[in-house]
Amino acid sequence: MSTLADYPKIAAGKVRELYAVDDDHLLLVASDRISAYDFILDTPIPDKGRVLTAMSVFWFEQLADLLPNHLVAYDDPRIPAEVRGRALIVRRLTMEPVEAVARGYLTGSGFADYQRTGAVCGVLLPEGLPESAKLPTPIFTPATKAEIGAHDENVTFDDVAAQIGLKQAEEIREATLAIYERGAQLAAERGILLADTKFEFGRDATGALVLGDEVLTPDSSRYWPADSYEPGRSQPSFDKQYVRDWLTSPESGWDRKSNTQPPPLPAEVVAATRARYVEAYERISGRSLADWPA
Ligand SMILES: Nc1ncnc(-c2cnn(Cc3cccc(F)c3)c2)c1Cl
Repeated sequence: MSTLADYPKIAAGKVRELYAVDDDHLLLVASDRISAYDFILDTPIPDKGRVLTAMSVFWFEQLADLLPNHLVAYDDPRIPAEVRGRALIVRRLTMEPVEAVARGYLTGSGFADYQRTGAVCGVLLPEGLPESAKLPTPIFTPATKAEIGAHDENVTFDDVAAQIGLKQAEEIREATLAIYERGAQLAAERGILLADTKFEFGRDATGALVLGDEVLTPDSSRYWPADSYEPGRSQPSFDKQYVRDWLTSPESGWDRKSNTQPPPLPAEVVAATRARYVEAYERISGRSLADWPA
């Protein structure tokens, strides 16, 4: 059995790492770390990495009729025991330099851009839309990958076409919107609104477009509980709201405007947050987390 030390680390995100397994395969590891207000919190959420990995695998399976993906294995001797259940063997792709974002609702940087310009990534929207409004139709709102710690920069479709080619950009827009529609439909049937999501695509040796990275997870998407949806205000996050509420409550002693590291989370906030991740996975997939490798 391999150990993580056998594999060179080739990339690290806030809550994930990427290792080289061999010339053609990578190990994509999801940690139990959680970020809030642009900080990586000191307190991990047990099973968060496992839930998000199981969720990506569920979606790769659901979306396989739409386009190929990079998943090779999720229960494999090449996966070290210490990360089993929260790591995937994926095939090495040539990644497209685009954060492929689909938005079905107006929130976050999309709402901010809309308030300033009436458009998001060059896509003109009807006037007078409130925060969290459901858009008439989902829109493709790409971004360029930012340096570590900075936010991605929203760009237009034409910017993407200029960077990677018109045909390639169209292919990514079509795939992004098709996957979002499928994901949003399935999630909505299970009481969860997928407000927006971010994909990363790559190309294999034949030039085929392949869905990479993580897919439709609560870290790459905004998951909102459908039963509390109300346009005109920001929506509670399905998975992160307990953390946000505690951190911004007097009990935490933390001042969000202080730009200081948030304090450790109390056990009950950790437990409630873990339960929300498990609930999101089990409701969406119809599967039990207990059946997922640990
Ligand atoms: N199949 C692939 N082939 C080649 N490259 C990638 C790739 C590169 N970067 N990323 C984003 C990322 C994912 C996790 C942890 C990080 F640190 C960074 C993904 C993939 Cl998924």
